[in-house]
Amino acid sequence: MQINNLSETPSILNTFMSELRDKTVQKDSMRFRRNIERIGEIIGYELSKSLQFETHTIETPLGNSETVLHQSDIVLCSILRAGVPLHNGLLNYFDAAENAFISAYRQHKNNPESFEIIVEYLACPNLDGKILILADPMLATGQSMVATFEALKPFGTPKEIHLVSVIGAQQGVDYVSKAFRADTKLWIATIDEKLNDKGYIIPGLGDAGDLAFGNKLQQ
Ligand SMILES: O=P(O)(O)OC[C@H]1O[C@H](OP(=O)(O)OP(=O)(O)O)[C@H](O)[C@@H]1O
Ligand SMILES: O=c1cc[nH]c(=O)[nH]1
Ligand SMILES: [Mg+2]
Repeated sequence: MQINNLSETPSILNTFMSELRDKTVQKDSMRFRRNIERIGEIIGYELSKSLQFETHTIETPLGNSETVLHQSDIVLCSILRAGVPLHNGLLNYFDAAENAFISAYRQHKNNPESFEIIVEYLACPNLDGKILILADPMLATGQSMVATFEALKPFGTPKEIHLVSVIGAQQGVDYVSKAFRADTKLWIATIDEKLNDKGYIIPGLGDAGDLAFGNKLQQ
C-alpha cells in the first residue's frame, strides 16, 4: 500500500488538525465539522494529482487554451456517521463523483473493551472499472474500513482504491495495509502512536462522530 501522510510536510492543514484535537476548540461542533471538511478538500486536492489526465481545448472569449483535465469515474464512499463532513469536503472538489454510503458502527456487547463492526445500511452504484475513494476520518483498528470494503465487493471491482482518513493509529494503518490489495493508496492527514484499551486513538481527538453530531445512546 502506498501511504501518503500529509503531516510529513507542514502546511495549513496543521492548523485545522490542531483545532480538531484541542479539547476546548473541538466543542464548537460547526467548526469541528468544517475542519474535517477542509481536510477533505486538501486531501482531495493531493489525491487528484495521482489521477489520469487528458488534454482538452477550452475556448476562452479571446482564443483557445490547452489544458489537462482528469477524466476519472469516481465513486466516493463514506462511513456513517463521522464520514459525512469528510465526504462533503471531497465532494466539494470532485463535483461529478457518484456517491455511496454505508453504516458501520462499533457494537459493544457486555465488555466495553471488545466490539464488533455492524454494517446495516448500504447504498452504492456499480464499481466496475471506477476509482473508489473510501472515506472515514478515524482509522483506529482499521476494522470499519475493511468491513466496508468486504460489503462493497458485490458491487464490482474498482480500477483503483483510495482510502482517505484524518487520523490513523499505526496499528490501523498496518491492518489496512495487509487487508487491501497492494496498489491501494492511503491518504491520511496524520498518524498517531497507539490505541487505548477501548480502541480510541491516542492522543487522537476523542469520538469524531459525537463531536460532529452529538452523543448517541449505546446500543
Ligand atoms: O478503525 P475502527 O476501529 O473500525 O474505528 C473507526 C470507526 O470508529 C468510528 O465510528 P463509530 O463506530 O464511533 O461510529 P460514529 O461515526 O457513528 O460515531 C469512526 O468514525 C470509524 O468509523
Ligand atoms: O479515536 C477514535 C477511534 C474511533 N472512533 C473515533 O471517533 N475516535
Ligand atoms: Mg463514534
